[in-house]
Amino acid sequence: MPVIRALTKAAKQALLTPGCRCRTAATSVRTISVSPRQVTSDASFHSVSFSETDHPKVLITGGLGQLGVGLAKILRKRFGNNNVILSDIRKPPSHVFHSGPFIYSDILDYKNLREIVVNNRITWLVHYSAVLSAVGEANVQLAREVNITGLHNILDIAAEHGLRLFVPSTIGAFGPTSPRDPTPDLCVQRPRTIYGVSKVHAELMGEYYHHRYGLDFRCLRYPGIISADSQPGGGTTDYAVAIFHDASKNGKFECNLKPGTRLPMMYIDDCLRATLEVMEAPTEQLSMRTYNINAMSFSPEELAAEVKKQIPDFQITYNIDHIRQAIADSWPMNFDDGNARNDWGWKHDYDLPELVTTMLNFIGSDSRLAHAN
Ligand SMILES: NC(=O)c1ccc[n+]([C@@H]2O[C@H](COP(=O)([O-])OP(=O)(O)OC[C@H]3O[C@@H](n4cnc5c(N)ncnc54)[C@H](O)[C@@H]3O)[C@@H](O)[C@H]2O)c1
Ligand SMILES: C[C@@H](O)[C@H](N)C(=O)O
Repeated sequence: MPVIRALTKAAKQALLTPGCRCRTAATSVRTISVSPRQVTSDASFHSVSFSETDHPKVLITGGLGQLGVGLAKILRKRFGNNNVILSDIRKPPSHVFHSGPFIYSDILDYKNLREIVVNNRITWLVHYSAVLSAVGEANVQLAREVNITGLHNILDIAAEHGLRLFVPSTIGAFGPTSPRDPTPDLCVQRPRTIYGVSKVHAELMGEYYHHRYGLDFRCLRYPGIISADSQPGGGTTDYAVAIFHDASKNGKFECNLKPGTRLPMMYIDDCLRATLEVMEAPTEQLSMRTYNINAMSFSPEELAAEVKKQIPDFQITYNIDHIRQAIADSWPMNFDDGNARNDWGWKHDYDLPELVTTMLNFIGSDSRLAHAN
């Protein structure tokens, strides 16, 4: 009886939801006739029957990168340790393995992914697996496979099982013909990296699945993310993490971008909180499915000046990496995140001075601890 009530409620809701008018006909995403990948008009029933009071059961893909472990930590605090599963194709370090559920998952293996979702009754999927901008330019084939083919698997699984799906996009989804100062949510997007192209593809496919199949797709365009306890995975904004380690250890840093290269940036705590907030936001608050979020914008010389306030002898030199420089020159300098602020109340906590103090304190205390042990 409760199932029938849920289905009736869901059917009514589907008919009333303006973006989902097309749900009246069963539609198959892939062409195989009786395929587990078939997404039917009732694809959203699972998420409708998922009560708001229940904790979601979350799977994070690519969870051993710069962002995944931190996200797992805050989600586990909120939803319980066993309700958040980290996954990756790499072997987890022992502290991660012992901090909560971890599972091997290659996003290119559709069957394995489906098994994990089914066996663990996953309701939210946070899709972090990716090949980032600089590494992507060095290995286009790999970036295409992971960022595009992998995404297709994720979208189909999420639609088939009625999951709420988060896929991060990036400032890299814009290009030289986009307005750069500031860059609004909706404007020309012609990125010149395979990373950027794959992220525009992800935004468009996610939104298409939302309108076509009712997939609860949510996407934030992150700026460059800065973290102390996790290393970035081959991006163009990585200098803004490395500078703190080198400044703290050696008092100097060789930067691979030009002194005046201004890019939008964010401290990791703000980024992870934004991710939780948009995932928890009631559907009615989301006037869009892909939002810019921002905290600050700075150039290497401005960052170095702020570091110098705390380490007066700090020296920065420049040895330009032309591939990274060309990428950075095509990206936004300032990010307009007014829609995120208006729709679901996005507000950052960390500006440049707080970022620098927090990073240097963290890295300083970490290296003091390492010396003491
Ligand atoms: N870190 C940033 O500054 C930033 C900014 C904007 C957007 N993002 C996005 O956020 C997400 C997470 O970023 P990150 O910095 O943690 O990335 P990262 O490069 O540090 O980690 C990516 C992870 O994906 C995993 N991976 C690669 N191929 C895989 C496969 N076939 N199956 C499963 N996992 C695979 C890797 O092992 C790695 O642990 C990415 O989608 C990225 O595009 C990050
Ligand atoms: C900006 C972001 O997507 C990533 N840090 C990169 O530089 O590739």
